[in-house]
Amino acid sequence: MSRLRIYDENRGETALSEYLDHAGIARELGNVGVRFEQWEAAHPIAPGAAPDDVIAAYRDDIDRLMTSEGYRAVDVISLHPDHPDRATLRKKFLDEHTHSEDEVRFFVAGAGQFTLHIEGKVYEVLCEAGDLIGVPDGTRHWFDMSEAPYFVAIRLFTNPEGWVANFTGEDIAERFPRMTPHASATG
Ligand SMILES: CSCCC(=O)/C(O)=C/O
Ligand SMILES: [Fe+2]
Ligand code: NI
Repeated sequence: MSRLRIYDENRGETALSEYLDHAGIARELGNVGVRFEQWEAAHPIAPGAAPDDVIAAYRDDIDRLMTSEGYRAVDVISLHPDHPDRATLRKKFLDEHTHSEDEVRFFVAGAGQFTLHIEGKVYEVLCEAGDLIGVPDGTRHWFDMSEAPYFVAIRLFTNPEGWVANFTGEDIAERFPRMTPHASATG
């Protein structure tokens, strides 16, 4: 189930509010300029599946986004809890950073947690299969896949070079909850 928790930026121990319905999540995120949509994750894909297979399965959705919204590159992160580099891959996204382009991610399996730092608040967004999130360029954020990653996300970029992050050097991410493993990753 997708979930949004909103915190004061100085109080990572207690959420101010929580939303479990897609309409509520989309409304609250929309109020701060973040895109959150439900797409159909119509093609069964197992976390750990080869990126080329994911791209082939979701070719129509990818083409639609690239053509109508001008993205120029696509890649896939597809991880299973047994991945040998899971700790290194997790660490890559755990600290607060920004990008000079919108961060658009379509989750087609499993789950991952984005945390966004906007105007004195912290928005913790648990994204599940079917969720498309669009974080505007320049937004401070971090991402956690838990110690047992179990997800497939399609990433779209306007920069043909793909993923480039600018780390803020702040330690705020350490004061907010990390992701707990998805039920399917441990079961
Ligand atoms: C869910 S895709 C992997 C994370 C990523 O690309 C990013 O920039 C996180 O902030
Ligand atoms: Fe990011
Ligand atoms: Ni769920």
